[in-house]
Amino acid sequence: MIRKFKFKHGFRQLSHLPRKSLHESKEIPSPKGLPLVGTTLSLIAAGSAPKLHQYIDSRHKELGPIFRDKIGPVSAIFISDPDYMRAVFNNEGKHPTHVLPEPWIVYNKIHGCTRGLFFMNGEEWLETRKKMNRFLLKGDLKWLENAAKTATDYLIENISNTTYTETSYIPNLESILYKWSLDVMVAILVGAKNFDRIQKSHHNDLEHLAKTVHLIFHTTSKLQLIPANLAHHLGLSRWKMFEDSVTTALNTAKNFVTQILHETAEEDCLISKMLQENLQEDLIIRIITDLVLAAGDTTAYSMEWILYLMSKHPKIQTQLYNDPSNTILAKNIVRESLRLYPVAPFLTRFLPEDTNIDGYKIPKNSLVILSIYTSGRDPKYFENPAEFQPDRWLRNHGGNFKQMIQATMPFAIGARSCIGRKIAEIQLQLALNEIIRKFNIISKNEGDVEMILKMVAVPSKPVKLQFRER
Ligand code: HEM
Repeated sequence: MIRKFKFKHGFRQLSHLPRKSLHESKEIPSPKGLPLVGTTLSLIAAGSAPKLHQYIDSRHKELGPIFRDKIGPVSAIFISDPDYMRAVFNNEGKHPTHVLPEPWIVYNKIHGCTRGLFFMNGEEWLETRKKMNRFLLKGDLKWLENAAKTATDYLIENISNTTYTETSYIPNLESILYKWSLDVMVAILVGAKNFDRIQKSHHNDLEHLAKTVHLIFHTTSKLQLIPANLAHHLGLSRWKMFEDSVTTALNTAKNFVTQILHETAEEDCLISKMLQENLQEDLIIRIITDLVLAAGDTTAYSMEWILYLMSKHPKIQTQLYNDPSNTILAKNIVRESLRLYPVAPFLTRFLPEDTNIDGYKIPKNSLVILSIYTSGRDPKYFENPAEFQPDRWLRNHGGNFKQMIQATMPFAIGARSCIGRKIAEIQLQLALNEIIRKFNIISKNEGDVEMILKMVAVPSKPVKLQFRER
């Protein structure tokens, strides 16, 4: 079967080619590496796993928008051309599959854990996903906005509680943002009207849950440099710490969700919607527990990057403060932050069939990694790509808007893209507006803060901010 796929310079062939034509495909470039370890040593020289995005970026600059690399035991095809990336999503099949973090696979296996959407596959995933799409991505989402607003009021209160000297900064920004991201999820689960009550009656559970979700992030990132299976078999303390943190977080989340499951009837909230759909209780608990975990790092760190960028751009703060009804500006600030600092800088797919992308043969089941850190900073699509310029996203600004969108995709696209996208966009824009309305954000970092990878894209050192009440 041969498919036509529209590329920016007209139609190029994208196909599941018959054997003969696959022979004629272009060779995918590859860096020179050693037989067993591939190019692992080059990655180590470039700064190891925390700098993987920069290492891959430099490979793209050397080898082009598609290359094959073997890093340790992992062999993958890396892609940074937006059209090629779209072609990958168009060929991901009915049940797209992605890479699951190894520590989680090992944990789920040892503990016989069945998990939520991110870990599901096949028909079970598709059926569940269709239902969740209806709740979280389609129709009138005003209820999500109301929930996010109620929870964000607590964030503002938390931020207000710090007083500063000339040189001091908010000491626990990351924890405050984790708590906020959990609060938003809880408000979505139980509804804006119920949130205050649940927040008070389950105060300790929620504080504990926010801390354990945050802890998982640290214990997972400690397993970044050693295969989790090996760490488990050797009984390393870093495995034990990871295992304990996950067990505590899963149990705390499950207990909490089980308790609130029937406290919220008749409300416009996620739990009621799921119960009305006759989803089994244990499935509801599985899905919600994983939503809470997935929301933690992603929105907390995205918000941290937004606040950092705002602190470095006081003029943009003033622009937003002077025109609070300018929803386009808030949207573009969030978009531009996610372009520069995508919390998930690599997207992954295993393609179910042999696929031909612009003459390159991608064999069935090979791991394809989309380098959105590189595409989002490609000068072909973004003038002065390292600069933070929210206005570049204005339709009349002169950029090729469609290509810019395709080069960014922080939430991925297609059937398996982020189910929390709307939630994230709503809460990030809302919190940005509310914070700027109330505070001046002042940077206390000397020099720039770099992005490093610790499972997700995080700041290389603490982001030091003062929030001065206006
Ligand atoms: C700025 C914030 C966020 C970013 C950048 C982000 C990014 C992503 C990306 C790139 C994927 C796709 C993974 C793939 O294609 O294989 C994904 C999947 C997912 N995200 Fe998010 N996410 C964010 C916030 C959230 C939130 C708030 C939630 C929960 C409400 C959430 C829940 C999920 C889940 C459950 C999946 C798996 C979906 C599936 O496999 O069907 N995410 N996210």
